[in-house]
Amino acid sequence: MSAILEKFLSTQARVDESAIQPLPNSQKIHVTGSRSDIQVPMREISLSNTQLNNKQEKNLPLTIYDTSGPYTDPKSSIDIRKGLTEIRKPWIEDREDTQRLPQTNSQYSHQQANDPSLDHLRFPNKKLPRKAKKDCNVTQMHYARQGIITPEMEFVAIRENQRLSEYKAQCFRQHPGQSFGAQLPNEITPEFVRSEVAKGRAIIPANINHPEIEPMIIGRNFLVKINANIGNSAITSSISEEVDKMTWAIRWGADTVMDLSTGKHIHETREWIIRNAPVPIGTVPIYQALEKVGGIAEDLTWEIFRDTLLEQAEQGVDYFTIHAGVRLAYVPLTASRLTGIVSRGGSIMAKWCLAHHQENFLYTRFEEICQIMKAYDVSFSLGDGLRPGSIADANDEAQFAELETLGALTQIAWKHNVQTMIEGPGHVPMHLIKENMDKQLACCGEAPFYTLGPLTTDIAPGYDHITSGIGAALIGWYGTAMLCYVTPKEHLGLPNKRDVREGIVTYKIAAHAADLAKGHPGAQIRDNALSKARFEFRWEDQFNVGLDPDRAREYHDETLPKESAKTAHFCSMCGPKFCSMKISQDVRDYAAEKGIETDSAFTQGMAEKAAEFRHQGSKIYREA
Ligand SMILES: C[C@H]1O[C@@H](n2cnc3c(N)ncnc32)[C@H](O)[C@@H]1O
Ligand SMILES: Cc1ncc(COP(=O)(O)O)c(N)n1
Ligand code: MET
Ligand code: SF4
Ligand SMILES: [Zn+2]
Repeated sequence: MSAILEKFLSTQARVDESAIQPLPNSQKIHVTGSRSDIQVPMREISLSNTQLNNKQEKNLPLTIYDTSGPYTDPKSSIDIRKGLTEIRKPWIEDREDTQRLPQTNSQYSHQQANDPSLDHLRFPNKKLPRKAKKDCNVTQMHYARQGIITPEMEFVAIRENQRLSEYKAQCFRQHPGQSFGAQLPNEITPEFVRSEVAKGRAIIPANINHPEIEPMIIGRNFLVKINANIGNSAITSSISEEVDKMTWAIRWGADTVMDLSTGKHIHETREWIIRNAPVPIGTVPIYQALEKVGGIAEDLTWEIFRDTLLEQAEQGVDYFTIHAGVRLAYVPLTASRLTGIVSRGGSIMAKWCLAHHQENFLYTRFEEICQIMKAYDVSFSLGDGLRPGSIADANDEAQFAELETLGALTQIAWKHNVQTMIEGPGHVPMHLIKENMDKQLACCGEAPFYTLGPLTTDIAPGYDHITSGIGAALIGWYGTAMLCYVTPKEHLGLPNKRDVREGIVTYKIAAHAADLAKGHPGAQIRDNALSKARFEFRWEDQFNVGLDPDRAREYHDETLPKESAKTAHFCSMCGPKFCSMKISQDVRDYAAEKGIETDSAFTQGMAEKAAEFRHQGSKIYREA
């Protein structure tokens, strides 16, 4: 393990080649906002023509949401050692409510910066942190409540629309959805974004020290988002592996990434990740605080924790998981559980509370934490420290007691205009999932819900991306704003790059299935485009419109690798004579030849059959 760690050298850090490969038939486009520096990235997939008997019909390119940042833009040159362009810098500076600090406020950051033994690991292009000017509140919620539409808000409005108005001209089919009370306007305006942020129904995680991000929004009335967890552990992984996981995660579609490192060089690893991340980064600061006290929960203090908050806020972490709902009185409620407290943060705080027989300091110091959050615009992700870790423990008293407390804390955070979302379970059987969403909406004033899965059964270690993808799709449909992925390695080990991809694609499926079921305007455009390509045997288009073009192509080519198979009217599943889509097309051709519309051909056929049936005495079974 340490052999791998030693291999990392700042001077030799390189971008992962696999993260900068162009996506097939895709082009990075930017939609410009009201000012020229609002450049909202999207991916445009071009499609081939439909071959009709003697002419060709054009298929318009497809615009899709793009989380991959400049990595997939051939026009940008990536230098991991420099970090990404600070696109938000002018927006932050124009507000004139922040200042550069002469040095960091965190003692720990100061120590790390002056430790020569870390020179070879350190991110080379480090800048001084920014902080709110005295008595200023720099949160997006604060601006929103003052009626200000920030460039960040306008950016997310354009981003959420995905150029839908341009597709409206074409008629596309979409089923009406069942949104369970979510309000999904046909067009997202910057004013709608502002009002949702003002009401606390959505958050735009955007630390003033993370000017590199392309802003995104998390809320029930927007597209469902997904988060990917990465980070090292004491057992395995290095700085470069974690940076590679981040760039890999956004390539496949992670909307935010959490760095959950608990191993060596947490501070340095995070710096490399943030400086190169175009998506918001979340952390659980108590993990690093625990590292600082040698892993002994009882030795945690408010002072060490506070310094860790400053350290991470000044590095640019966009949201903090804070397990402030694990109150001393709730710990005994977990005694009869099958799997106790499975949340890392939750178990650490429970141990501290019991050892000192004192109320959780994250709870008692909550307003002091808010003061720090609003000076950098770090959003809260109020931790579900008492989430169920097994089907047996789902929806129990401990879990819902904590949820009530998270609701009360949300009100305090909102009093300080600190953006807040709520973390949710966990392990929950399907029929108990809806109660989680309903209770969260009721307790937490419609603050966005952010759930881990939930895993709908415990019996499939090795496949928990699937056990949880099922729960994620359901809870996303009911109104969860962001789905935290679970990889196939859950309960078994630290995920590697392969697991990250598997987890993300699984969660992209869950999130999109939820968008479709909610009736999100335009959600069906991509499904329609893929199905049309499939029906017309435009194999390349079928691969490219999908969430994982590489795998689709690989699977197809496993049996029919020849170029000629890319126009064949069958695949190896049914073969040429049994391909139903081919036969169905023959039916249409036949009808066209006979000069009858397909619909009426069917109707006519049905009428003839029906008459015959009646003639035979309307018996279902005819005597032999
Ligand atoms: C809360 C969730 O976070 C995941 N988790 C915890 N640490 C890491 C890490 N270093 N990398 C990826 N996932 C992690 C756990 O699998 C749990 O499901
Ligand atoms: C949705 C969700 N819930 C919880 C955590 C934190 O992990 P833990 O609670 O185990 O410290 C997380 N990262 N995401
Ligand atoms: N699988 C556990 C859960 O369901 C987490 C284990 S790692 C902290 O929350
Ligand atoms: S995932 Fe592994 S280390 Fe984490 S709680 Fe479960 S058994 Fe413990
Ligand atoms: Zn679990």
